Amino acid sequence: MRKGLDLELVGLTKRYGDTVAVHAIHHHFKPGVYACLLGPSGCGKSSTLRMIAGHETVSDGSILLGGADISHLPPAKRGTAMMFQSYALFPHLSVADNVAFSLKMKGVDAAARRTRAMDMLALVDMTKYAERLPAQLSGGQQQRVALARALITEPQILLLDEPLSALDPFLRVRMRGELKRLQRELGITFLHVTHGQDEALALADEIVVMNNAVIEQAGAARDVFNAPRTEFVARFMGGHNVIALPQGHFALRNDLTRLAPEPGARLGGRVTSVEFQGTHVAVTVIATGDQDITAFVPEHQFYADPKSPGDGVGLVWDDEALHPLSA
Ligand SMILES: Nc1ncnc2c1ncn2[C@@H]1O[C@H](COP(=O)(O)OP(=O)(O)OP(=O)(O)O)[C@@H](O)[C@H]1O
Repeated sequence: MRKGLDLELVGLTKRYGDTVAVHAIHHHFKPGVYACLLGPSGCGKSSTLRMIAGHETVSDGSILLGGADISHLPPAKRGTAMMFQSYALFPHLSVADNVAFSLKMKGVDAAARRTRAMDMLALVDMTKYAERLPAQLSGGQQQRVALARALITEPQILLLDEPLSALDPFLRVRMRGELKRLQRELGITFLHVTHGQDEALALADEIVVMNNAVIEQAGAARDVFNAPRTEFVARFMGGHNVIALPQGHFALRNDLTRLAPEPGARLGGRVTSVEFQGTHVAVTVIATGDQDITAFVPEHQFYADPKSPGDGVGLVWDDEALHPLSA
């Protein structure tokens, strides 16, 4: 596969009548990155993806691929391919014919498209299902076919809209490993829309968090998780407390929040709930200023000194664990 084009969104905007779904976003995706567009329902993720794919018109701004403006090209001429949530396979065509379909449209001869389709099916480990119809496949298998069908066009950018949402939790974890492997092997850019934080953290080199039609924060998965810049990102990524202190609002990871005796603690409070979560126990405390703060206590530590709802406790943390929030 070819590889290596930058994708740039420049003031990209989508309006549907009075609704602004995407508001003048700017972003530069480096070639060969696995990026996740993450955000709550309605924040504009799918509209962004569909504009890049060419399935939705651009209201304002532009999309550059390798410096060339592709904003107004038809989908098949952009160097992008989209894998849809519903897979959208043709029910009356065999797996191999589904995969070969776009080559047929381009006028590639039957033998050549069969060879390419079989290459793609080998890539997604579906060779032995080539002659089946989509209805004779499991959800995970249909998803592999949809992937093969998108990849046969040799896109620079593969766009995936909630690609794992139709799968059961077990298969979802397996398929996300497959997606990551494929992306690494092909070396092309994957742009994956999800509203699952876990999915984004597991897959993405880069996470772009959207909220209310704008990009709220973008960066390496680890940086976005460890240093959320806004209260929204801290709460949406999960795993954090948002703490109000006299100096301002801060994000503090649950696993870096510790219980301590009340005298000398940074905040005092009362335990409101205790949840065993396997490797740790989540202890929620209603603390000074009426704020709910959750500490993840390693399970062996918790059971050495167990707490119950109603117990008075102190909360402590190291200064470097606090990340100031701008909003
Ligand atoms: N075809 C349309 N016509 C009118 N409004 C639309 C259309 N498509 C999306 N919208 C609106 O634009 C906003 C962004 O929608 P979009 O589908 O991009 O969000 P999303 O983040 O992908 O959400 P979800 O996770 O629920 O798919 C929403 O307010 C939505 O109602």
